[in-house]
Amino acid sequence: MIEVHNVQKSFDGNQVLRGINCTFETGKCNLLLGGSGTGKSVLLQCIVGLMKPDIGSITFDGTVFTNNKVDIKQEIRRKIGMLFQGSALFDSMTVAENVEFPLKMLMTEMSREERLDRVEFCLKRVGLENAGTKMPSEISGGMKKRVGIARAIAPNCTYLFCDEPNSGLDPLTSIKIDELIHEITHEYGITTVVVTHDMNSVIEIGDHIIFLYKGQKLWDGNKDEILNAKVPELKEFIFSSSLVRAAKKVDDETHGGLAAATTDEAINI
Ligand SMILES: Nc1ncnc2c1ncn2[C@@H]1O[C@H](COP(=O)(O)OP(=O)(O)OP(=O)(O)O)[C@@H](O)[C@H]1O
Repeated sequence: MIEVHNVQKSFDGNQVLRGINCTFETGKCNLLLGGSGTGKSVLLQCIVGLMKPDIGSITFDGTVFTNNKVDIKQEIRRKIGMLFQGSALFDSMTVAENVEFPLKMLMTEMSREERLDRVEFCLKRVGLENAGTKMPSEISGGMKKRVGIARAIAPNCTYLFCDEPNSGLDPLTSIKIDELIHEITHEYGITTVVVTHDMNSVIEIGDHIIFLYKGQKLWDGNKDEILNAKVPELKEFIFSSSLVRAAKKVDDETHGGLAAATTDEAINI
């Protein structure tokens, strides 16, 4: 579990995070939801240590991260996997080399053979067993996200952070990437934090949702509770969002047709 205590952050007098208190639960897809500029990315960066909060603290499974000793922070960082917006693959490396990279950096005790086995396992897990020799420029946006996920989980991460995993993807590919993140979270019991403003992701994978508005947490709950939430800002956010996937879900449950039609296409994403 990751615990965020009273995190505050300002830039030149502009208070972006106004005392955030929240928890990200183990074995769940925790969504940081909110409109543009509400502070989701800043909070994510504070949690993973890319940015320092002005006030407040972050705790990973009981160990305080903020202002702790360098070696303790490094130990926590080793357990963090990141899927960056835009995937952030190394263009000069093959897909397999990209996935091997964090193993070389973080798991120096591994032999080359063990590394290659792990790369093969991770690529297979994300459905890219035949793509290892390809260059990033040769694969689609959805495949890049899959490589990014394989790279994030390669060192056996305990915490997985995904910054807008659906950005730049079409709706069907977005569904498949969401499903993959959800499956991996539950399969390995990791603590996943997904930054999103996509209500479709909420309906699909929102085990635990934290709604941010103007740097404050206004609501948290799960995907079954969110549609009945009484917070006006959240209601406005929901109803101004596209509910394509909610409609799909209703269609699946009532007719069973649309899901069947899309599943076969997934393999090419
Ligand atoms: N390094 C920085 N320096 C100054 N201001 C910043 C910095 N990073 C973020 N901000 C400001 O903080 C506010 C929140 O930004 P943030 O990126 O966290 O929003 P967000 O909720 O992730 O939005 P989006 O969904 O559009 O990415 C914005 O007003 C942004 O301009």
